Amino acid sequence: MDIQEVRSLIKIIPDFPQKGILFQDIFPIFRNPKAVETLITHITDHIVSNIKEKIDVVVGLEARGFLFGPIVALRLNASFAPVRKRGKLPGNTITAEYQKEYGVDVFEMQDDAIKQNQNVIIIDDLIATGGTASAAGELVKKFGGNILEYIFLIELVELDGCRKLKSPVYSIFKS
Ligand SMILES: O=P(O)(O)OC[C@H]1O[C@H](OP(=O)(O)OP(=O)(O)O)[C@H](O)[C@@H]1O
Ligand SMILES: Nc1ncnc2[nH]cnc12
Repeated sequence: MDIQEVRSLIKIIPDFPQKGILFQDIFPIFRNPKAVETLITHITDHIVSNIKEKIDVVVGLEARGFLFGPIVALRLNASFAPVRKRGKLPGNTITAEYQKEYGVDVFEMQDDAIKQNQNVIIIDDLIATGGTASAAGELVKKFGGNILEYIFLIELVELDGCRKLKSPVYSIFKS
């Protein structure tokens, strides 16, 4: 399977979770192991050929960033750190509030998830307005992490969310 066939599995659901939103459903990809293999290999090949530094930590954003972040981390021999919605992580956490395409939310990370000067990539399924990714970036920077790249499966180009991000972005599919 090639990466364009993976794209063809993404389903557009109108008016979810709110009227006016064209929701991009990536779960059909996960019904097909060959599609997951193609996607993960595409991401890791991109990283290995474009980023020269060793990646120390892959940060995945709740919830759909958890689907590929840990697999990519494993292939890179890096650690995985979750960014979660408020109240889900035990122990000491740091917090950032943000606005996204359809609402407001609060993100948290555990305060021992990233060490000063570690090389980090941030992974999520989709960038829309960029509020989510930008809040995750703020948290990583509070720890002194060095964000080498943001990686998204889908970028909603019209919403221009990448303008909020201060590190390079790689989006596999632009929509
Ligand atoms: O660029 P933005 O406008 O900020 O939106 C993008 C975010 O919205 C979705 O997550 P959602 O908050 O719906 O959470 P979920 O993955 O837990 O369903 C998506 O997975 C991104 O994380
Ligand atoms: N249109 C969309 N589809 C899927 N996830 C989203 N998160 C924000 N906007 C989205």
